[in-house]
Amino acid sequence: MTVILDGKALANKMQEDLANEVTEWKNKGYRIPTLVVILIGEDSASKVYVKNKEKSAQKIGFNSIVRRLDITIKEEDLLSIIESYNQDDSVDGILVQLPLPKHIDEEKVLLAIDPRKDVDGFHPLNVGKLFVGDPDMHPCTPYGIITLLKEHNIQLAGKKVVIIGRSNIVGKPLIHMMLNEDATVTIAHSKTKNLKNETLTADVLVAAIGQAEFITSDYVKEGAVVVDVGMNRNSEGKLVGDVDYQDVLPKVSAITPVPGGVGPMTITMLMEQTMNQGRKYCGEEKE
Ligand SMILES: NC(=O)C1=CN([C@@H]2O[C@H](COP(=O)(O)OP(=O)(O)OC[C@H]3O[C@@H](n4cnc5c(N)ncnc54)[C@H](OP(=O)(O)O)[C@@H]3O)[C@@H](O)[C@H]2O)C=CC1
Ligand SMILES: Nc1nc(=O)c2c([nH]1)NC[C@@H]1CN(c3ccc(C(=O)N[C@@H](CCC(=O)O)C(=O)O)cc3)C=[N+]21
Repeated sequence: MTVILDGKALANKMQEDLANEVTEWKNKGYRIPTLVVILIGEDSASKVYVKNKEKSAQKIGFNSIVRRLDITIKEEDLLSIIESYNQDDSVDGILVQLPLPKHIDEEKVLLAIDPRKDVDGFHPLNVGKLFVGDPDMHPCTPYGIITLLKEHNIQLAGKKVVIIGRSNIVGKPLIHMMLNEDATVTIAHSKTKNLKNETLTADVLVAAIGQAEFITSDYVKEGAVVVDVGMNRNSEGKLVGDVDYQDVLPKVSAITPVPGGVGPMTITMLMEQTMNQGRKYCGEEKE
């Protein structure tokens, strides 16, 4: 029987635990963690993600600040806004929603965020720490994937993991997290020759491609675990993943649905990492 890796259920459970911890802090008179999300422009997909993040932050009881900036904002003005949040001791986490408008240099922006407040795990220092196997902040989507697989006792040590997609926010950091779990990792992308040859060897197949229902059952080994990171709209405007869920379902041992799989876990890991910062700093004024 196929196991549905229900990210929504685990996300709800983890967020409830966080909410209880925040309630305890409130009772103790501690400062409450604050997450700042910076959203530039009017991209509708980005707005949906930001809205979901805000909803979760409010449910948990965090202070949630969404700073909406005009798409024409100058790079230097964005950098100085980030710096003001770096300096603000009441701010625990800062996230700048990606992608950025073309006139803004992403690398400069990610470098500007105080690495201790980089709850998205994208600052080069945090990327480097993950690379050498000593992670501090994790990129949330791959972290959510690993957390969901562990919750379901899916073994990674010694397993063959194939990741399709080499973005800085999903595919590349996931290589290192899978290596840290002792998996054998292959990463495929648009220049990979004969993609099926690779995917058919996967015990765990991760699709982070950005193409609606691209992965059909002929890409998948019998009994594999399939993780679908994709967030696409199909021709009817419905949210679908990179995997053709119905086609693949009978063949796999476990699979993440879209929606309700990786997405809610991404948001939960962001909350968890914000809480971690709070665990370091929120109680200190009372001591
Ligand atoms: N659920 C969640 O929390 C999140 C979901 N997403 C979703 O995940 C998907 C991927 O996003 P993201 O990681 O940002 O990736 P990008 O959109 O930045 O890149 C897509 C990757 O897929 C590869 N690719 C594209 N077409 C093919 C193909 N035909 N065969 C093999 N590889 C291909 C590209 O290769 P190349 O490098 O050669 O161009 C690239 O590496 C999107 O649908 C996005 O919306 C993203 C982040 C979080
Ligand atoms: N700095 C930065 N950090 C990110 O983590 C980041 C980003 N930029 N840019 C965009 C991508 C995409 N992403 C998603 C997060 C949650 C859902 C999510 O909540 N999905 C829900 C459903 C959404 C719905 O139905 O509205 C689900 O899959 O069930 C989706 C996508 C984070 N990203």
